[in-house]
Amino acid sequence: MIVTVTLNPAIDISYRVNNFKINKGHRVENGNKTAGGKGLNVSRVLKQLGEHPHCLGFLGGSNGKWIKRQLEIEGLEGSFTQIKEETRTCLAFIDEENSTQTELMEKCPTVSEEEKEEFLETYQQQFKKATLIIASGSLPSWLDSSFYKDMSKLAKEQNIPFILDTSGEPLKLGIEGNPFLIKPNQEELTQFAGKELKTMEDMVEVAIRICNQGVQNVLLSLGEGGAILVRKDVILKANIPSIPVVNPVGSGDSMIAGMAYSINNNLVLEECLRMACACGMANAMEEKTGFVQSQMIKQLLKEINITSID
Ligand SMILES: Nc1ncnc2c1ncn2[C@@H]1O[C@H](COP(=O)(O)OP(=O)(O)OP(=O)(O)O)[C@@H](O)[C@H]1O
Ligand SMILES: O=P(O)(O)OC[C@@]1(O)O[C@H](CO)[C@@H](O)[C@@H]1O
Repeated sequence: MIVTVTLNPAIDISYRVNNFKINKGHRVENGNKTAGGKGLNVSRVLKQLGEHPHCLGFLGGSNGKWIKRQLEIEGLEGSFTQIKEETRTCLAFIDEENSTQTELMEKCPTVSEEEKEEFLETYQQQFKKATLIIASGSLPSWLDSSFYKDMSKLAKEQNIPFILDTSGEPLKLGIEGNPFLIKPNQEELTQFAGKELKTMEDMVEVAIRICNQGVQNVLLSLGEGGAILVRKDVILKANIPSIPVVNPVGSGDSMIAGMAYSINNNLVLEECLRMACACGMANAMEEKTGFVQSQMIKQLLKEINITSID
């Protein structure tokens, strides 16, 4: 069973706003509302791929209730830790005409010491059944930046592969927990490196450094530029065709779902990368966040070219 962790879920509302302008009012169609936060997007796509993930995380207030109900409707199971504060809302404005995507992400609710302990207990209860653990997204305030590092170490002690998709300090420290895989995008890798990464060689060099620190796989996602998978023994590059993009929010999460699905089903590395890219792309072609269609994935798999880099 794949376990997903969303420490900071969100109600995601995306609006289509052509010619989005600062300091101007916009009349829009009703927003598209989903139970979001990175780990819940991953879970939704895993379900669409035929997996039955178990979702963990913190939920609170009426937003938390709405998310819980929505997950039930979608047939997703979970063991959430109830918190006193309200789960956040995140807004995305998709401007197709200018190909821009503007996001407003509310800050995290506070989590008390007892709520944190309760979560850690629930987390460790999953170890009996978990074949793979995925932790995605930002951390709620008051949780130590080393929280993912500690979670990764706990999973490693049980020989359960741990996938981490986060940024900033939690990523930096998370790497010290030796996760099985991390998935930075270019911006996150640059932030980690603390310097501009101009070429693919620059990015690969940083990814190799991370592997030497004890991370088994670095999956570097490059949006329309495809992706690079770096391991100690091999570097693979996924070259992808151009696609009609509708809403790319959640493409990174869909990519993680594709990768986790492939690992859980013992696909060879090249196919894991192909599937990861196909899922990211399929999501970008849909209106909904964290949504893929299997027919589209089948088609895209044929169009992705994987090459090895020396
Ligand atoms: N515009 C695009 N065209 C083609 N493929 C895309 C596009 N955007 C995303 N993808 C696919 O999805 C994958 C992940 O996208 P991206 O690198 O944007 O992740 P991300 O920055 O983590 O995304 P997000 O934070 O929105 O979930 C890419 O490697 C690619 O396969
Ligand atoms: O604040 P975080 O946790 O880093 O990211 C949250 C978020 O922007 O990421 C997802 C898209 O990847 C959205 O569902 C959500 O709103």
